[in-house]
Amino acid sequence: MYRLMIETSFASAHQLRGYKGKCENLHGHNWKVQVYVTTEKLNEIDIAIDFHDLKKLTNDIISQLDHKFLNDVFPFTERNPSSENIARWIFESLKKKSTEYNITVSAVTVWESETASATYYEELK
Ligand SMILES: Nc1nc2c(c(=O)[nH]1)N=C([C@H](O)[C@H](O)COP(=O)(O)OP(=O)(O)OP(=O)(O)O)CN2
Ligand SMILES: [Zn+2]
Repeated sequence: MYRLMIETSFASAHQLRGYKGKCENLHGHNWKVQVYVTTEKLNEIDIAIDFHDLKKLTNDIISQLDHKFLNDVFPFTERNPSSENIARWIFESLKKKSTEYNITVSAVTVWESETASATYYEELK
């Protein structure tokens, strides 16, 4: 198996509804996003997916979050814009957008600071 990773970032504001502490207040992060994909087979030029294509797919998704107040962006109007939920939303969006490629989205990690991250992945059946 091959596993590839690309990294990108976005900046946005959020507030965690119901959080008992300062994170309930409006504040911002420079979020770092790492996307992991796997494949068993390489294509005719021996790559799984062009890193440029994977970055573009990811950036098209996170452009919906960049420089936004996340609590106003669906589905974070209904679910808290925690690192966990942001990672899951990017994972699920990327899974839908990458069907034409011979890859499996295996995990998305979202860093909200240098020392704190959340990863969403699905167990393989
Ligand atoms: N499991 C999660 N815990 C927390 C999340 C989250 O998304 N998932 N989010 C937050 C807040 O977004 C908050 O902004 C985090 O800020 P804070 O804890 O203050 O971060 P610091 O870097 O300032 O924390 P230090 O502990 O001082 O490093 C909170 N928790
Ligand atoms: Zn925060």
